[in-house]
Amino acid sequence: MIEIRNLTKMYGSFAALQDVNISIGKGTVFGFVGPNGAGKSTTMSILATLLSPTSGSAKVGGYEVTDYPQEVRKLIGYMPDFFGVYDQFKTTEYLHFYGASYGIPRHEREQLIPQLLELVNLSDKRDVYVDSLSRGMKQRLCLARCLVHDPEVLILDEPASGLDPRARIEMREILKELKLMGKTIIISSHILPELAEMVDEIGVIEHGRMVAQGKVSEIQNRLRVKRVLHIRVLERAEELAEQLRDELHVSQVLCDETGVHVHFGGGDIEQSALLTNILSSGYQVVSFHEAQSNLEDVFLEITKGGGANELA
Ligand SMILES: Nc1ncnc2c1ncn2[C@@H]1O[C@H](COP(=O)(O)OP(=O)(O)OP(=O)(O)O)[C@@H](O)[C@H]1O
Repeated sequence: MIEIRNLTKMYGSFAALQDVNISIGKGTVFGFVGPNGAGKSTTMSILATLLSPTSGSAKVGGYEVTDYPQEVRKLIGYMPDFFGVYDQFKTTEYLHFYGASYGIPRHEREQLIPQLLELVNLSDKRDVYVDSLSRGMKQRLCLARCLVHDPEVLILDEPASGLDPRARIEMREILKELKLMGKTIIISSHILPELAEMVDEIGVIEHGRMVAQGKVSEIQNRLRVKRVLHIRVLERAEELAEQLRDELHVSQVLCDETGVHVHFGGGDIEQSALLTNILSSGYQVVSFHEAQSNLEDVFLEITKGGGANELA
């Protein structure tokens, strides 16, 4: 549904994007992550037909964005990372305005708008001025606006930015519903652990270049070279920690009141052998498990900084 090939965007000699390749299948929720200034908004603005690339190709639904902007605009709902000021509008009027811009007849809008407000949990705010809404409510209204023409693809630039934890959870629930509706979604965020729960794939961008891309589980597995094992024993935890320091593949051992934490460089076979050794040494093991690395760990592992965008 989204196909980006060798996309480059230059600002003078500064490359905001360098040879970016991304492929997103229909119905996929793609988390687009990267530090500030990495190039997420630039990529999304190009997909939304608002910015021209310097070179390369970006297609939505098979349409090249630069050649068929009108076709692309019908297919996409774009939520920018800023919210315009519409202080003269009430929420319902605001959605009528956007619906009318898409050519949706009034009688259809009359039916559609209450449904949209319901979806984004703003039914009770239908008659209030947009200006009086909280930030979280404005973000949700902005999302409703993206949906007026029932687009197949949603391009959401940091939809949860600046929201408090509760508002973020609400936003995440709405996005889950949109995923169930079969929308193809590209969503950028800094709030990585929250993305992990709802995205199928992630792409990590840094200094205008893609540094990792794939299914969340694949990327996590790829980076699991340094797995952390948590071991809890009935007694003699300190002694176990001491013994483990001499084991093969063990790089670091910490012992605290929750148990023994082992940084382990081996694979599944070595991990199984380690457990056998512990048991045969007479320790009464209560639990032995591998800590799941979350998306935050993955992100920090991949984006270790460095590398400038300046081209000669
Ligand atoms: N109009 C412009 N002129 C010059 N440089 C620009 C322009 N727009 C963006 N840039 C630069 O391009 C780079 C990518 O910016 P972009 O907004 O795409 O990053 P981002 O990943 O969305 O960051 P953030 O998470 O902070 O929103 C940044 O270094 C930015 O300063």
